[in-house]
Amino acid sequence: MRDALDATPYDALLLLSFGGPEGPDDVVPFLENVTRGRGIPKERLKEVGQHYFLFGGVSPINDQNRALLDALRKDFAEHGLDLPIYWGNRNWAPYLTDTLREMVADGHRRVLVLATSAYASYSGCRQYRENLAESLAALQAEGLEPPRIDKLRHYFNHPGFLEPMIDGVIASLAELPEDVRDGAHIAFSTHSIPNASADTSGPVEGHGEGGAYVAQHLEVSRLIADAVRERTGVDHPWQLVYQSRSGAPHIPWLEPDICDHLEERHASGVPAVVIAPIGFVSDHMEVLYDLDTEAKAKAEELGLPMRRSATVGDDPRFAAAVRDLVLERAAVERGQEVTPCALGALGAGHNVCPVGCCPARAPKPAAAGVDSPYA
Ligand SMILES: CC1=C(CCC(=O)O)c2cc3nc(cc4[nH]c(cc5[nH]c(cc1n2)c(C)c5CCC(=O)O)c(CCC(=O)O)c4C)C(CCC(=O)O)=C3C
Ligand SMILES: [Fe+2]
Repeated sequence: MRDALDATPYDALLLLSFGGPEGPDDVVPFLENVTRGRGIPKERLKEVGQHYFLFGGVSPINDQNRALLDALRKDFAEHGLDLPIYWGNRNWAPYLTDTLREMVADGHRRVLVLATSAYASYSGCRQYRENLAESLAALQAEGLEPPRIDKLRHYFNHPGFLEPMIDGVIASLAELPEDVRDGAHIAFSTHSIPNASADTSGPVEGHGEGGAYVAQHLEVSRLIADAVRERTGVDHPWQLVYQSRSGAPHIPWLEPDICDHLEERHASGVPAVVIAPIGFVSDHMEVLYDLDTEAKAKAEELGLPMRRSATVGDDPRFAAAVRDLVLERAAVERGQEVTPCALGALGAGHNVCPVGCCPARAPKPAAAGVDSPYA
């Protein structure tokens, strides 16, 4: 029998994700959740929802999280980590507050959170911490004792997050026609966000052009491109590019957009492109629509051979990385010396978001940080 792995003081893991609609009737209510407080008229939401209606109103994200849950539970059981795993979303069922209420009823007092976003940004980090604080306040208002919540560090440079994407890029290169393969360009793609949000992403000392958000994505791009060169012997040119921008057109968001980038690369004579969606944990709507539909159509219009590489999804190496991150954080909480697992030059990020990390436009309480109103 394997030695039992020790996650003390934690008694449960919570997978926290964005959530997505699971049928046509869900789309507008889901979008109302996502854009709450931004006063977007229902007609505009129906327009934004067109991407979802193209896929029958179903986002793949919830099923991808169900598959990730299965992979995590399988890995934990096979390695003797007896830690129950729950799942809650920001914008659709199972909602975070309902899941936390269930965790309290099951007697859990110390909860560790895995967000399905590997990087520092307001949308991918602090907004999840604000969701946690809102839910804890709701439980308190019901007379329940909220559990103590910590959040796992940004895992963009964990080998278990990188290895599946390195294999994915190599597999996509191999799918390209042989005569254009070695000259192929790699476009590392992530979610565009407002420049102002990027510049203030991560801890204050890293604020400045692009902030931690751009620095972390450049590091991931470099680590993948270097590994592809070492394993294939071919040095592919690459660039970090952005997708899925929204909001008012006059507000500057990170560029270049992936479709503009394909045009520009084609005009400069690049023979083929692999698009690597490093900004996302799974192939959800912003991959299926923005890349596999829009960017694919642009590449076909240009006559540019293009393949899109896989996200990590429920890869066993990512599940093993989560186990490693949980045990690492638990050991830190027990006061033990740990050597965090992280590749590249940036090193392992903070365990507790410092004051001023990924600040919101309008400050709101946020859990799992130095400035958390909860213990
Ligand atoms: C950084 C980032 C991530 C990655 C981190 C993470 O994974 O959390 C992410 C993920 C996602 N974004 C998603 C969908 C949407 N994002 C929107 C709007 C926005 N996202 C933003 C940023 C991000 N978003 C921003 C700055 C906005 C505009 C302002 C705002 O509203 O804060 C809108 C509203 C319509 C619109 O404005 O386009 C929708 C529908 C889905 C679900 C996909 C599915 O259903 O499969 C997922 C996983
Ligand atoms: Fe943060």
